[in-house]
Amino acid sequence: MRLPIILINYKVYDNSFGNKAIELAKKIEKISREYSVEIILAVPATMIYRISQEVNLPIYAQHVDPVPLGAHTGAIPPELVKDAGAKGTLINHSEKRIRADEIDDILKRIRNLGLESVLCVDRYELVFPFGLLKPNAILIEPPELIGTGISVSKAKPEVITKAVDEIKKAKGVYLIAGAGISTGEDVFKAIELGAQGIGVASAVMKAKEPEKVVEDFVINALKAMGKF
Ligand SMILES: O=C(CO)COP(=O)(O)O
Repeated sequence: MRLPIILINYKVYDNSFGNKAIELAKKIEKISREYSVEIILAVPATMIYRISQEVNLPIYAQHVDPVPLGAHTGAIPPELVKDAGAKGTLINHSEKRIRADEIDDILKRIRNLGLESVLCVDRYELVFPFGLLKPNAILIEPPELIGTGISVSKAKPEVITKAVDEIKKAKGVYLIAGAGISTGEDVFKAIELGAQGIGVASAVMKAKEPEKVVEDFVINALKAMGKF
């Protein structure tokens, strides 16, 4: 992973699949090249193969099922997303929680497959204990702000600063902040508060011109890190 971490969660909007999803990925790839910034796309499982064939960006799954290979109809365990072309996966997103006791095992399995992991948490108290499980990064998102357009940076800056204090104790795990990030200023502030990147969905996926939003976010992330 390279800093700043910009993670765009496609979720399942009407442009998250099919050709629209690929067009969007290509526009984002252009920005990634232009600014030399890595942009992670967490895409629906059904799109991992197609998008990873079309663009040179780290493609993540949005979730993997913590079940072993075998008789589990409909399941998508990590081996399958790797085979489809994923470089990593989100785990435990607030819209797709897994049980706390399953997290350690699934993270080990993801790591053994050579995949990256971004583990989501909803509060700063979980950052240190989950950080000890050594995901590549923790994404902190207060669920009540997700999709609201009211950013964690502005509405709950203390969530970021406390999470930043906690992640330092875990050593070697990046901290990303998300929920409601809507403007370049939100991105700048999140990084200024100590996050090493941002996670975003609706501000990009629901925008008329998503590439403009992504470019603005990238510029502000670079500025906040003194790289622009
Ligand atoms: O859940 C999120 C990213 O994983 C954040 O969603 P929004 O950017 O829509 O608030």
